[in-house]
Amino acid sequence: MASGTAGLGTEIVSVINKLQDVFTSIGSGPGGQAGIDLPQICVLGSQSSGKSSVLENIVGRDFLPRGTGIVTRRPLVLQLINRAAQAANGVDKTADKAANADEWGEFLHLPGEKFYDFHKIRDEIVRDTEAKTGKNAGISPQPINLRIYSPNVLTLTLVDLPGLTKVPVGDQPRDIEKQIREMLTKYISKPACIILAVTAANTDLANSDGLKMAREVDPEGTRTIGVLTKVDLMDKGTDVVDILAGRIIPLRLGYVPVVNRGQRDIENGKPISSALENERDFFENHPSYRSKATFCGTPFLARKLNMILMHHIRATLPDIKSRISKNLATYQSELQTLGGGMGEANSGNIVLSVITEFTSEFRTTIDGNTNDLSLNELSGGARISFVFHELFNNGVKTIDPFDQVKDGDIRTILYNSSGSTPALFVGTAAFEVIVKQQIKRLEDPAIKCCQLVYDELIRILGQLLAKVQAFRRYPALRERFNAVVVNFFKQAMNPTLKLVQDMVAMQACYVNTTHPDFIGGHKATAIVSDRLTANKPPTPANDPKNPRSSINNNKDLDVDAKQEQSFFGSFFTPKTGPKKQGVAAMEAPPPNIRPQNALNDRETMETEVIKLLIHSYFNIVKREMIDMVPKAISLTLVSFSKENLQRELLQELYKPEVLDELLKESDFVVGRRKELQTMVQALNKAEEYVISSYVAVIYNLLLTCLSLFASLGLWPAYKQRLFAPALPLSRLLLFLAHCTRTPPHALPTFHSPALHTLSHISLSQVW
Ligand SMILES: Nc1nc2c(ncn2[C@@H]2O[C@H](COP(=O)(O)OP(=O)(O)OP(=O)(O)O)[C@@H](O)[C@H]2O)c(=O)[nH]1
Repeated sequence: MASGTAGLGTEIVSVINKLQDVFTSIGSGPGGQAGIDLPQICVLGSQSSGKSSVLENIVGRDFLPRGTGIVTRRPLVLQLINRAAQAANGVDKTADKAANADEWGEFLHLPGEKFYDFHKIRDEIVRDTEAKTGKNAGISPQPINLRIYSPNVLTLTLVDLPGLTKVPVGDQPRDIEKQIREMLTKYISKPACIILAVTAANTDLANSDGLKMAREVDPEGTRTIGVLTKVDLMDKGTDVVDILAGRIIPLRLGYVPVVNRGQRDIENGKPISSALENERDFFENHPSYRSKATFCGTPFLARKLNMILMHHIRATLPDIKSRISKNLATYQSELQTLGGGMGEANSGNIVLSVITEFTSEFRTTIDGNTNDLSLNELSGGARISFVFHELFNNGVKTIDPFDQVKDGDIRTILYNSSGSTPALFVGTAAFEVIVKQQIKRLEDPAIKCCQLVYDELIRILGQLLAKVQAFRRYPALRERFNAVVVNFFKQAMNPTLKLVQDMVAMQACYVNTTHPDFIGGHKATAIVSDRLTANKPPTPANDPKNPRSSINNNKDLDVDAKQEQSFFGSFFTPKTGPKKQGVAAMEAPPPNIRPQNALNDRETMETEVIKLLIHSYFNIVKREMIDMVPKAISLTLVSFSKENLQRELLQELYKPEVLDELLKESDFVVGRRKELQTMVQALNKAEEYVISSYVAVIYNLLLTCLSLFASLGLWPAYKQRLFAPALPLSRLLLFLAHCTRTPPHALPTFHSPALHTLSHISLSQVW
């Protein structure tokens, strides 16, 4: 069986077997943590369609559990390895003996244990299935890996999957059908999977569960092979030739009809070897199949599968190699962050370098020349700038003094501030009282601004704790860093708050009416009187053009006295009814004297002037605060942190007595590192296997060419022997390709026409 080409195929398939073992050993099922899907043939079909019988016939031994209900409850990854026996040609195929020195099985979960007795293999499958799934006929996706070494098998990897079932039996879970479907879909939906869809020939092909499911994931039928079992049970006069010719449901890889042992044969202990002979006789003597008997039966199926798998592997190997290299790089870099496998640096140096890295990252984030500039959001220093120039700026600008201070209030303050001597001119005291009150309102946004900047610093801290790799490894160091930095920011907040509060207090404490931008009393009065004049029809009394209006003489005063409202005009409401005369009419003022009426002209004038003064002065203060508060916060919080954080961290963390405690690794890190180490080791090994398979392909090809030349007389046969050095040469070439990380697609792939015809045999030509 191990001819030149089969030998080549063996090499190729065996690399997948090795990869499969490597990946299974690190606990990866299909698409597992190594993330590499390997080419494999998955057996799919409904219950009792004959899947186990097909597999046993391919292996040539009874080794699979039999029984009722779902027998296959976990995927069985079956690696058949063709191993040229010492007496391979003389193997007694008729003797299905328990022990045979050339054939044995090995389970991945029992390393080193060889099972020569195939019944014991069956027992172990049952035992391990029950161990993982219990006895209640539940299923589990965790595969059992079994290797069978034999001179009678072709190197092949097959995955036996639970049969598709419809109705739960016994104490099977109610959703068993769904569970099985999900598990099967996981396997067969991978493009690297070749589907062996088993259908009993004595059932309707259109209703075949296996084929239906295969079509769902492979609608073109490019990676599905049909196997028709129980051809012997078909009614007389009927056959499967139409199916085989692809006239019912066409599959690019075609169908193979087989005949397995019937239930009675199994019960009678009929050896597989004689079942295979029966199968051959059946096809050779059946009127429909005899002319094409070489394309029927288990041995043809096994050869076809071997060729298809080999072809498939060859096509996917470059991709597998690139994925292995990619994943290797990813895991290696993660491992690096967790300290890799090498010896440890001095603990003091580690803490020192983390402090340096952290503080330099902190400075960079604040200063804004970080490398990972985000395109769609502000970060670091830019966010602080946003707080200053958008949030704080707008917060201050929207404070309107007159949303709190109404005209009536100003009037009250005006009266109150002039005390018992009624003011002759507009009262500056009232202006100061009100403007100081309003300035105090700026404290809120200033404090809020400090808090927002503090929040931004905490946010940067969070980002850095996630970014600096060492923190993943040393959670205690991370915690301490967090605590020290948060505390540092909190400490820095005290003088910052004090400073901005003082700034507000400074503004409120001294009103600088000589500020060059301040409107001043005279100008304010002029503006207001202009405004009022413009709004009122001119009367002789307040017509500025009428000289009388600006001259106070006795007459005028008399006239005014007659029309006069009280000085506290709008506070004092004269009682209706006849005016009481003289002293007798005086009563004690009421306990609360509140304004009653609308403002009179004079009050309006004064209120407007005060308002204008407040407006002008408050704007000056607002502008100054908008300018100064960010500077203050920068001084005592942001810049201060940038400059002093490193010193603080060194002081708090770089102490010999705490270093060991800080550098304690978490269980997760220890576990993950172990996991990564195994993964990297496995992927390294996998890469080696792939490389060596390339070497083998090249070497075999060279030898084949030489044999060809020798047979054509173009190359003396003795020189072929001299060609032995070509092996190291080709190995060297591949080693160089490996070292220089030649892209896998640049490595040669070979297409042998012979393999091609065998695997993609044209159905119409045969049938
Ligand atoms: N006559 C005959 N019987 C067959 C053939 N193939 C399978 N059988 C019988 O069909 C029954 C089911 O075969 P299995 O190989 O156990 O089927 P399976 O698909 O593995 O079944 P589950 O693992 O339970 O899903 C057994 O009794 C076999 O003997 C065949 O080609 N001819």
